[in-house]
Amino acid sequence: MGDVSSRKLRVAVIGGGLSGLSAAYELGKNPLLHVDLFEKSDHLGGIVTTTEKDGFLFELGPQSMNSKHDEVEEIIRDLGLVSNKVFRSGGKSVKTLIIRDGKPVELKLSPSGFFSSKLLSFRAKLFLFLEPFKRKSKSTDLSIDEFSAHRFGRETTDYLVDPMMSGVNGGSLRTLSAKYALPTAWIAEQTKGSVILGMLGAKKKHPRKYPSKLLRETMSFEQGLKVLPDTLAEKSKAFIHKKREVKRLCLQEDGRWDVGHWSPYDAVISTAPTYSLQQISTCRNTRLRELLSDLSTLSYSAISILFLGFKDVTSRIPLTGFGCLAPTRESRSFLGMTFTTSSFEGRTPEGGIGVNVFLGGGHNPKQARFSQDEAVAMARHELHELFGIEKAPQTVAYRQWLRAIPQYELGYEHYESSLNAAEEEFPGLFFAGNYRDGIGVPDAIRSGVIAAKRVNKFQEPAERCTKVEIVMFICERERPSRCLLRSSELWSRGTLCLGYLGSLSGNSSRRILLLVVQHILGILLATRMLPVSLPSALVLGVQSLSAHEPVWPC
Ligand SMILES: C=Cc1c2[nH]c(c1C)Cc1[nH]c(c(CCC(=O)O)c1C)Cc1[nH]c(c(C)c1CCC(=O)O)Cc1[nH]c(c(C)c1C=C)C2
Repeated sequence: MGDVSSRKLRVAVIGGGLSGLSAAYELGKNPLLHVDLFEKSDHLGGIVTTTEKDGFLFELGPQSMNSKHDEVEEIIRDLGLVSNKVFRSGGKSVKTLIIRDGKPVELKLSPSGFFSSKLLSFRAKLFLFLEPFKRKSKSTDLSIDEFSAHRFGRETTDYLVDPMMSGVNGGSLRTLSAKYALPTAWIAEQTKGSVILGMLGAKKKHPRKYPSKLLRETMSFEQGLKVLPDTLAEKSKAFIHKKREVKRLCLQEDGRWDVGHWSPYDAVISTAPTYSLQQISTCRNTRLRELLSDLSTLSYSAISILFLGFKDVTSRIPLTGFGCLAPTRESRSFLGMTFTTSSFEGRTPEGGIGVNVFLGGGHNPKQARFSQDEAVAMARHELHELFGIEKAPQTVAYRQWLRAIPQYELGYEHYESSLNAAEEEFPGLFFAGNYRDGIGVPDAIRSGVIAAKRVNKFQEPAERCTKVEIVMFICERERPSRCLLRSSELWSRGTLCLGYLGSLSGNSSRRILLLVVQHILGILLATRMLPVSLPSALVLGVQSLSAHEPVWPC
């Protein structure tokens, strides 16, 4: 490998969805890096599919987003998109219809609206008052079905939790993990002994992250969500290569990565969906093969989206509010519907109405395989039965996503461990995407930005290493293995490094004492790892201590 200090470090980003584009955009800001993004298709933005037809503007993928993460706000500001933002029409109303006994029943997400709603019986509401007195679960994980039935009762689980989860990840409550798919509720129960009390407390602290607030602040851009991937690509300093599939991920002896395009890379961020990792060759690296194959078994829900545009429509009840959800118990042939009347203004021709119908999900994956004609016939039947709509739609569009949303099911912990193991055992390899830390649009963006920041940090020591020649770095106590890997990797790059284990905590005298111990420890370690004699290592250690030499967290 050549002299790292004389050339830009090379980073490859695999996948041109929102995570990949956000990662590449963030990395592009670092002038010390050369960044290439590889997207196998001709389309950027992953499942973001804003469509314009007959005067309607609609989404056949994610419908909207919110600013629950600071990284998302920052990127929107950075891209100059603040004035382009649009918020859900319908003001503060977050009315949602849920089907019960064959009829749409209104649910309001405000506490008073919720208790006056006819969706749940008096008994079910009373059961909710008892939730704070329910014993805390001792299990390390539970299905949402078990967790919710225990805490809230069967009726609330079937008519509130089930449809709400369908409207977020389209999964089955029996297999989804409470710990990973409903982390806020799980943490509230584990820490406060009650989901309701814990969430009320947390809501005060972080009001931006709570469902009623999020729904109220649901946003998009004037020309739809596609503005985001388009602007990320346009303003990115990374080189974006469409129609270039990465078919290999091979770690070379010099610690760099061959991805099958141009010369090797110092770091790689994979944002490809996990199921596609099975097809990537690792060039006889059996451990990496094992980890990628393992990740590729993560399941995804199948969801199709049908758009029906009506020039004018007569409905039994006004099609206002967020939309309508179908609980599994009701055995309908769709998961949910959203209405353009209360999505974003200016997306429907005067007097018209657009309905997005979601099909499939954990309980009914076969519905996602309906042909367009089957889907239209089914949707017209449902619209007639539920809302009395007889007219035929003038505009129809349909998109199937047979692997739409990753499912954080029971056993997800195993995937989390595989992701961490791959990153720890293979320095320079990073993963980002909606299969990690959340499934929504804002989660995907944040995941990409975080991976980019980690790459920036990862590159730093290598850069300085060549200049200082002898590098000492102290690692956080929790990640000693990573520290050792880092030092051996730097050594393989031709740089003399001493690895240290230790902590930076404590007051200054304790810290100095700790540093002395760490130096002795480090010297012992280093002499075993590197061909440095004990006396010279000792001298280096003492020099480093007196100069308060670089302290680089891993
Ligand atoms: C009926 C099917 C679906 C609808 N939307 C989705 C499905 C599967 C997908 C989806 N919805 C939301 C997210 C983002 C989650 C995130 O963490 O950002 C995803 C991937 C948002 C959402 N949708 C509803 C709720 C309560 C939320 C959570 C609030 C938020 O995070 O913004 C309700 C809802 N979704 C759909 C309908 C018809 C509906 C209610 C009427 C469609």
